[in-house]
Amino acid sequence: MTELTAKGLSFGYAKTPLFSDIDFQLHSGQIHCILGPNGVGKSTLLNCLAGVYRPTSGAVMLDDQPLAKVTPAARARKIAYVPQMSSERTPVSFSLRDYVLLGRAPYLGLLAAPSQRDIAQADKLLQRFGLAARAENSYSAVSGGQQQLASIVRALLQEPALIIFDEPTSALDVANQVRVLQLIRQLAHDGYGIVLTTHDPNQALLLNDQVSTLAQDGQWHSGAAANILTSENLSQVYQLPLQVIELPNNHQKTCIVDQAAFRSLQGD
Ligand SMILES: Nc1ncnc2c1ncn2[C@@H]1O[C@H](COP(=O)(O)OP(=O)(O)OP(=O)(O)O)[C@@H](O)[C@H]1O
Repeated sequence: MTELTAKGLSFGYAKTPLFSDIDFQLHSGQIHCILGPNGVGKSTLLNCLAGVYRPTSGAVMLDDQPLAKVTPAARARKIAYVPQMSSERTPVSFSLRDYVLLGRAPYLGLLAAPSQRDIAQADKLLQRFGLAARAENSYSAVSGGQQQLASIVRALLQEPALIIFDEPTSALDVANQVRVLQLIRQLAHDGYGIVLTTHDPNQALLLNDQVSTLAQDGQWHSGAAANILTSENLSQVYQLPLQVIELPNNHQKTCIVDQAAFRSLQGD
């Protein structure tokens, strides 16, 4: 069992704090979704949880060790971080296969090359994500969605205990979004701990595990999906009339924009 915890976490790029006094918990087998409006600090928080940024105050612990004291290589064997996709195309000369094999770096010596087993595992995962035909293509020459799937393959090849995903479905069509959500469910079932940010409350409703919301006023609410994904809390977080309703046929919950309120927002 691996555990990532944060207590009293605060961070600010300048003097004004972006968020303050956040408590967070993730353990093996758990899925933790973080929701909140654009620019509220979700990616920044993930960077603190991944050990990329040092919090202004508070501490992040990986099991019983302060994360800041864990070496980058040891950290990479425990935590994989899949950052947000950038819309800019950075030219990369690697093939897609070589790109995903970077996930093996924490296990290789300085000048060592990936083993045949690593390459076979990479090809198996590329196949699983429908990328096998692109394995030899340059990473820069595949679509944004394919790059996003490749970054997930790279994280899996890292064989971590915990995976931090920043908007893992942002560039994906609806079928691939669902595939990634299913994969996240499967990974949690296999024992990985997963934290992800998403802009879609319905993804958090589907995953139905732990949820946190960060609002513009800095309010942080954390708990089981059913307690956090309420009409009241989501409307407050997004400053928009949202309703969480239960579908009559299968009791599945879904989040909708209240239509009457939507019309009144338009001034009809
Ligand atoms: N390196 C940086 N230096 C200064 N300010 C930054 C930096 N990175 C982000 N910010 C600012 O911090 C705030 C939070 O950014 P962050 O990317 O964490 O938000 P977010 O909730 O992930 O947003 P989104 O949902 O739009 O991705 C924003 O106002 C952003 O402009």
